[in-house]
Amino acid sequence: MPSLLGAAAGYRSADLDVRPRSVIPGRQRWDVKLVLGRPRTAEVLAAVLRRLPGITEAQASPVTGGVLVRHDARVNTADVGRLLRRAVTLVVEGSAGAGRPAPVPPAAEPAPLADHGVVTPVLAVGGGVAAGIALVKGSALSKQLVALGGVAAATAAVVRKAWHRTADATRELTGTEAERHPLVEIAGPHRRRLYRASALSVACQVSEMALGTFLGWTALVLINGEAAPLVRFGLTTASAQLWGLAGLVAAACGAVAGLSYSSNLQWRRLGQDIEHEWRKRTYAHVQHLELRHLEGERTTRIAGALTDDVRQLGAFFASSAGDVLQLGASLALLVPLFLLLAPQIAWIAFLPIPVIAWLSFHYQDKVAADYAVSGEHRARLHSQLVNTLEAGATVKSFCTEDYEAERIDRLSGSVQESDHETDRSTISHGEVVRVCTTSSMAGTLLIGGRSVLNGSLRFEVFSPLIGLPQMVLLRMNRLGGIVDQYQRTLSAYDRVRRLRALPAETDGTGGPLDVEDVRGEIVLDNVSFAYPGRPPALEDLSLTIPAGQVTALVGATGSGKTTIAKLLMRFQDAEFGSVLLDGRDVRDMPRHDLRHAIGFVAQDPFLFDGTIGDNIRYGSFGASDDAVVEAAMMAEAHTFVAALPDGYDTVIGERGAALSGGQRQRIALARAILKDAPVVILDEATSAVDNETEAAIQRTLRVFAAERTMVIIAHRLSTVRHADRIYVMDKGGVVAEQGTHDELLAQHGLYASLWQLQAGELAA
Ligand SMILES: Nc1ncnc2c1ncn2[C@@H]1O[C@H](COP(=O)(O)OP(=O)(O)OP(=O)(O)O)[C@@H](O)[C@H]1O
Repeated sequence: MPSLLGAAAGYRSADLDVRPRSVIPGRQRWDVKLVLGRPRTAEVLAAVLRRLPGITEAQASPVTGGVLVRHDARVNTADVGRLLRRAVTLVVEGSAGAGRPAPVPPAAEPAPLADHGVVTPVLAVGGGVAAGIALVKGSALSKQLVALGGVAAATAAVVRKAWHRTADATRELTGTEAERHPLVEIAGPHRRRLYRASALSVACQVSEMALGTFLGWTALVLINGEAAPLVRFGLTTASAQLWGLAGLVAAACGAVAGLSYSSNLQWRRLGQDIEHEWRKRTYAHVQHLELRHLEGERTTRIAGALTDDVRQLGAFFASSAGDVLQLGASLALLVPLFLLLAPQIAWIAFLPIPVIAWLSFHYQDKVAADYAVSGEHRARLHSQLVNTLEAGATVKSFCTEDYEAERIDRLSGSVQESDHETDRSTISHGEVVRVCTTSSMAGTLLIGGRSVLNGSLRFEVFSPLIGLPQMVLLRMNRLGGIVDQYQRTLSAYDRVRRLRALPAETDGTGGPLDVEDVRGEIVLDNVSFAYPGRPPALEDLSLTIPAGQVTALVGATGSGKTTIAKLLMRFQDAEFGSVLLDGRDVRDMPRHDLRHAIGFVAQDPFLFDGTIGDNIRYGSFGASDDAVVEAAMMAEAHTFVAALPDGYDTVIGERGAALSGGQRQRIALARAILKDAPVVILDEATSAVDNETEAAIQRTLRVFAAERTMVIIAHRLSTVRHADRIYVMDKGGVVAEQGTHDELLAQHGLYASLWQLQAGELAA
């Protein structure tokens, strides 16, 4: 009953009220009473929303009570409202329960049969009957055995539930039907190394326990004068036994050291393999994402997933998985050993285990939302840091250094606060575990000691057993850290999976396109297109760009000129109508073939951190030095490159920071020329170069354009006056006028007035 639970946490049923404020494809704004005036709840709701499948971004404002949700195309617009209501209910329920929202929405459908089907009740009833008989009729020993059975069953139930819940949560979060647990998914193809590392860890644990037993026997020899088990091996005197034990201890120490070294090495290699594999595959996926998704995600968020998150996936295996296995192995060995040798103290020795498992399980619930929130804060901080550093000149020119420092201070403070919350939970969990393990040690000593005193347990049996459970329980002290790592890993896995769930570009079903055969005729046939949540950029647009000619697109800013280029290169797809290259719909072509056929210089060309030569050769890696120089000459870049001390080997820094805007454009132009594609699109490719240089570039480009289709997008009309055809675009993505320069001047329309304006400016 959400409302009752909500009331318990200070929420009223009116707080569950959500109303849509604005709904447009891909983005919705809602009024959510719950978050009004509650910053923490707003953060948590946003974090919970972000973890839901299909939601790409969520922001909640405690000041206005508004919630902004962005979602990808897989989610139906109407479903977003349902997801939001569900998230609000979860937050209310979670707050009433653990003080924070349950990080993971509980499955709406009944759990699978394996969980709550026939097996569990049968076991429970059977076990209950057997326990009842044993408790009523049994001896003191059978009572203790029942207690131990209870401890084991409770541990198994808690661990099983935690495991299944995590798997269900992942299924729900990623929207996949994967049956496997996230850890199994993460280990992926490295399972052989995982098995090897696991075998070594188990062997190491066995050696450690053997060492503990030998030390117990040594104490026995010193106190009792002999250790009975050694007599069976022919060591009858105390001195012989001590020598024998010295040898055994040395061998066990050697084995522990060797096995520990090899298992650690294997775990670390496994961690590195996992990190490398996930980074490689995720990055490959990101490279093939549709551009709209790539642009929709913050680059720093993607970079964070590819660095920190994939590192965390490997780190869990490198640092914690071995501990978990050793813990499991020691329990698997110790429980039967105790049952066999000292069943009367077994239950107290192992009593903390289900308690600790239960605590860890609840801790995991408690901190999951904290991790989501703190991850989000970190991502924002990182994004802001990168942005501000990149905007160095803008910040300085506006003297906003202090403003930026304050912004970072605020964001960093939020990170600090959310980490503080998580740390408090982590530390308190660790301490509770320590109290449990220490009390159990005291209990084992007390009850075991009493059994020895009253003669029901022989000292020589008890002596080696004293240290062994402590070995396990001390390891359990690390459980807090392990669960912490586990939770971080699940959070990281969630982010990486979400990135990998974004759809990759799909290829057309038609046959390949031979670049050699491309003539280059481009036709836009009644094309309409709008960016998500925006008014149409192109509306019912039809135009023809003839093969082998120079066509110019000019006109108002924001009139859709670049969008035409994006549709042709399939960075975006038209919603209505079609874009044809040589009569074939570009959506039918393999994207690589299509893009090989087009040389493109973007409005804001990107130069990589490297040498000028490398940047010109980018994409045409096999080009000779002579070809690079020739392309640079055509782009009027050779003269300034040759004048640099290192010429083509000059390193130009990130984004070509060590070059002027006009120089950067000429390098990008040379790159497109070197590609030698049958269609070339220049989007404001020479806007930053001076008129004289531009005129020189145009002269050489006329030779280059002789046998190819060239599309020039420009604001400076002098750039396009020699074009064979000029399309003048107007607001709303429509063609206002078309013709040659002279024809357009004769029309005395938009183009003519623009020309007069620019000619006047030049003359002025
Ligand atoms: N990635 C995007 N997301 C949302 N809207 C966009 C995006 N890119 C462009 N737009 C919008 O689409 C419209 C057309 O943009 P486009 O870049 O095609 O115009 P343009 O004619 O090339 O403009 P300019 O001459 O200023 O370069 C503009 O209103 C712009 O705001």
